[in-house]
Amino acid sequence: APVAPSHGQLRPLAGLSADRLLVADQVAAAKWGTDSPIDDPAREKEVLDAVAEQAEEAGASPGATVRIFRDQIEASKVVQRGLYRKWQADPSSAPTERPDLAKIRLEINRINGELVHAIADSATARTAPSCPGLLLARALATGHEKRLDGLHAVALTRALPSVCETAP
Ligand SMILES: C=C(O[C@@H]1C=C(C(=O)O)C=C[C@H]1O)C(=O)O
Repeated sequence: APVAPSHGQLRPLAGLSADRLLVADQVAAAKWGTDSPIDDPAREKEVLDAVAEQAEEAGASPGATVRIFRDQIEASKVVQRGLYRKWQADPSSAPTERPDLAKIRLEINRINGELVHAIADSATARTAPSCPGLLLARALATGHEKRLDGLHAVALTRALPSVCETAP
């Protein structure tokens, strides 16, 4: 039977997007005080190429998947820049340990793979006329469930604008 669009269908997508933003804290801590820039176009290309290929394998639209991931990447940088501002303003709040960026990227790769499947599995909700309302409800619920602070909640709104394929 056809699946009716519901905001529950967007739950994995929104939840994984939030998880990806929480990992951005570790990315920022890994780069803080090093020469590694917040913006890393080579790594972004690697991510976008990988998810386009994974989308094809999963029978999902590579175009839609890449659009969503461009926003996921921008949102990660919103978190990183926000944390840098906070750490610059109050150096005592800055991280004192530096995690290994290569290891964190493995965790991001894992989330990316799950996100590709969450995108593929949510096509009904994402193409429904009701998608914008469903997405707003889901984003708010995810913000509460994941206990996002203001910075991460704002970043979540930056991560999700390409989710709905409905004409605005
Ligand atoms: C998360 C990182 O920071 C930025 C965001 C990226 C992402 O969200 O995948 C990729 C490269 C960087 O521009 C990173 O460097 O790994």
